[in-house]
Formats: sequence, structure tokens, C-alpha cells
Amino acid sequence: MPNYKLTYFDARARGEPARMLFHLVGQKYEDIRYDFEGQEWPKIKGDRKRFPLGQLVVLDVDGELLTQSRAIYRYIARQFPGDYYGKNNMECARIDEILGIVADIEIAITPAFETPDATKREADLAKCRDSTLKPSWDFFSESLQKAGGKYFIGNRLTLADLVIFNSIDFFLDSTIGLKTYFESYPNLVKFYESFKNDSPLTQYLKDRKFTKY
Ligand SMILES: N[C@@H](CCC(=O)N[C@@H](CS)C(=O)NCC(=O)O)C(=O)O
Repeated sequence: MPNYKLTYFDARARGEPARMLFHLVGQKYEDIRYDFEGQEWPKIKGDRKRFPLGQLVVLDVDGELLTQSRAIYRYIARQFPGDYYGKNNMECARIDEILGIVADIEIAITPAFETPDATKREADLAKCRDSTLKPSWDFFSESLQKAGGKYFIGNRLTLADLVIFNSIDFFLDSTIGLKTYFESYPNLVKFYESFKNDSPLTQYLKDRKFTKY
């Protein structure tokens, strides 16, 4: 069995679905975390032998480094039993579709997180909500309804549920106030609550280290 080391910041964000997957499949891994705002990361990020793109997430599999959060999720989900990356080509494609939407949301929300200017943040947030979050959450809501209301793909827990939960969780816990807007999607709220309180990850979610994002 390979030795796995997952490196990310001390945050959920793009690193957390990989941690959730390792937990789900029962695989031990080293959970290495840097302080995003600390002194160390800027000094070491240029070391291309450890951080091939100068960014995180990085997964080290017996010394072979894998970058790009989605590649890492797919790798873990394919590597272990459980069909978390789908049972057939169409399920995989549907999961990819959701991974792509969540990636687009992350890119669209970044300016609002990065600006220290409160007025600009509100404007960036409103733009992101209308141009990206609304069509994405509409799509998720309709997809969930079509799929029976509990899981997004194949009537069982998959990588799609993990990344959607993690994305919603990020917005609900973040300082950017989207809770009320999210509540206008009752079936997504139900999915979120059920994933949190009644899923194979419930205990993990209770025990995991609290981080702001
Ligand atoms: N497409 C990449 C994006 C990676 C990325 O933007 N990582 C951010 C954290 S979420 C990062 O490393 N930021 C610190 C830096 O660029 O110095 C992925 O999905 O892994």
C-alpha cells in the first residue's frame, strides 16, 4: 500500500474533499497543513521539487507528486473501492460536470475574498452570486430533485456529493453572508443537513479540526 501525504493549507476549501475521501475509504494519510497567512509558505512555495506549481493542493504518493485538486480527488476515488467516481462513463461525466461547476464557483468568488475593501467586496459578491452562484445552485437544485433528493448521482454517495457539500459549507461558514440566499433552495438545505447529520461522514465532520474556511 503506498504512503500518502496530502499537503494543503490549514483550511477546508480545495483540500477538504481529498481528506473526506481518505476518511471514507479508510486510508491513513499524512495531513500536512501550512498557515495561509503565515511566514513559511511564501518562503517555500518556490521549491518546485516539493510544490511543482507553487500552489496547493499537493498529494505525494510514495514520492510521486500530484497537483490540481480535481485530479487528486479523482485519483483517490478511483484508487479505492466504493465507486465514488461513478460506476459508468455517464456517472463519471456527471461527476466531472459538478467538479467543473464547483471549480468555476471557486474562481468567481476569489475576488470577493481577496479584497480588503468592504464596498468592493459587496459588489464582487453580488456579481458572483448573480452570474455564477445562481445558475450553479439552480442547476444543483434541479439535478438533486431529478435524482430523488438525497444524492446527486446514482442514488448513492459519490464524489459529487462531497464537493457540493464542501462548496456549500464554505459559503455558509465564510464571512461573506450567503446563508439567507442559500435558504431559498430548500432541497439543497435538506441535502446539506442530511450530509452533515446522517451520512458516513457525520462523525468525521464532528471530529475534524475547525478552520475558518
Ligand atoms: N487549480 C488549482 C488551484 C490551486 C490554488 O489556487 N491553490 C491556492 C489555494 S486554494 C494556493 O495555493 N494559493 C497560495 C499561493 O498561490 O501562494 C487546484 O485546483 O488545485
